[in-house]
Amino acid sequence: MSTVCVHGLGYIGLPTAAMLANSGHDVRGYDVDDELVASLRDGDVGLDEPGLADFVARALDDGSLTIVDEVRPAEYHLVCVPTPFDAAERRADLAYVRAASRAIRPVLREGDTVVLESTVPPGATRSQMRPILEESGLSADGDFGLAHCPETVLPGNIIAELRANDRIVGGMTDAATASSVALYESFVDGEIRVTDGPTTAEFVKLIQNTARDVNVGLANEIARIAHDYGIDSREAIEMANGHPRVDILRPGPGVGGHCLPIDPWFLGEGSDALDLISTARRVNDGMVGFVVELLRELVSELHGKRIAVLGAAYKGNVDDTRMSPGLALARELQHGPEATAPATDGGVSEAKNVSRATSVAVHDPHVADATLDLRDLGDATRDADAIAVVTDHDEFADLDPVELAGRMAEPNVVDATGILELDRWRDAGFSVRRV
Ligand SMILES: NC(=O)c1ccc[n+]([C@@H]2O[C@H](COP(=O)([O-])OP(=O)(O)OC[C@H]3O[C@@H](n4cnc5c(N)ncnc54)[C@H](O)[C@@H]3O)[C@@H](O)[C@H]2O)c1
Ligand SMILES: CC(=O)N[C@@H]1[C@@H](OP(=O)(O)OP(=O)(O)OC[C@H]2O[C@@H](n3ccc(=O)[nH]c3=O)[C@H](O)[C@@H]2O)O[C@H](CO)[C@@H](O)[C@@H]1O
Repeated sequence: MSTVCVHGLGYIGLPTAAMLANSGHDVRGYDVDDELVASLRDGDVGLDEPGLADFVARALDDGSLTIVDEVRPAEYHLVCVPTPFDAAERRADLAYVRAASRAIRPVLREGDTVVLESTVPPGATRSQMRPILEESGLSADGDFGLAHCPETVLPGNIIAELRANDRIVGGMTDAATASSVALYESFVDGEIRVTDGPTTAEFVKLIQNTARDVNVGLANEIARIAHDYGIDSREAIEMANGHPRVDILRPGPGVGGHCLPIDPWFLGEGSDALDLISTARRVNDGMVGFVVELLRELVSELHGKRIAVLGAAYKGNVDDTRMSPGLALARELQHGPEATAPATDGGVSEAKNVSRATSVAVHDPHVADATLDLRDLGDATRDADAIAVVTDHDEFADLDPVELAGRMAEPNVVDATGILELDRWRDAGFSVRRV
């Protein structure tokens, strides 16, 4: 059993803290967000992640997880703070990582281990954390351990993947690697793989997400080519995937979330060799424009029309709206293509006072964010000229097209996710398009 201080209690830090606590460790969870701290103390987890609320409640109830107001000394410090993309500078914003390092510095003791879990450009653990931590007078060459162990869990399946996924651990020294491995061994069923240092571990994480982004980009480009031939891309992809060495992913409205759209750019911070990777980024960001094209095919002129966008979360059955294709679509419909690039969140409510060519209402049953001006389903679809389904939430598969047709001005639907049974929608009188 070890003492562990987890820095940052968001999508990654909170489940990790609860996992460590439920695995026998004495865990302190620290976050700079006072509101979050207060709601966690009230037992409100606030995240729409299956099983998380009970998992956290168990750890808080038995006292193995304590939410603390200040960073406490601990044998392990796990840093799970945000690492957003600074779109203006086109670089990772590592200010949160540096702030967490400054907070650890005064409590750091000989023999402690600091592990960065946040996703960072190659070299960041060494260049950003080390110098700040060493201002303590201790050295990362032996006095304390410093390592990178990237998080790889899939939102929607975080608790299972925390246990099941392989982990990559890269320490500044063999001792740092060994002490980090000892901590992860206490709850990880997957393999723990050791690299020659933190930079390789950082690189491995980034190429995992880049590979997925590029592969989604291929599926998206295939969808656009198929459309030009009048072919249903999803049927074609399913056929193609019958081959033993072909595994094309699903096309969609673009790639969202806090990871896939930004990690390829982190990979390019220290290299000029990105080519296919940046093209795939452009293809994926361009899918919102393709959804607009499909809407235009249905309603001919978007000017003066009312569009219901179903889905503000970046993917199905989660509540995270970071880099969401649905919000990008709403912005593009209201403000034109320049509003979507680069994909930064801002919501649709900011557009309220702008005179709009197209009226847009966004609905999402998983998202409760007062800044986004979200509507309930009835409100969003009333008198609408078209629906665009851009998130594959389970609820959307069960939509009743007959009821919707009765409420809308015109029964038109674009399914950008492949979640709708289109025959049911056609039978209800809808004109349909699908990505
Ligand atoms: N969300 C994912 O699916 C996922 C998966 C793998 C890796 N990651 C990476 O993990 C990191 C965290 O992502 P997230 O989704 O959990 O972010 P998040 O925004 O949900 O949570 C981060 C938390 O850190 C807190 N914080 C900010 N500065 C702090 C500081 N100095 N000290 C303590 N707390 C601080 C914030 O208040 C917030 O609650 C990022 O680098 C991300 O790329 C995320
Ligand atoms: C390598 C990998 O698997 N990494 C995962 C990823 O998690 P994620 O939730 O961001 O990943 P996805 O589920 O792939 O979704 C991303 C976007 O791509 C769209 N998409 C997806 C598949 C498809 O066939 N067609 C699509 O269009 C989807 O709708 C959504 O917008 O990054 C996390 C943080 O680093 C990792 O921890 C986690 O392991």
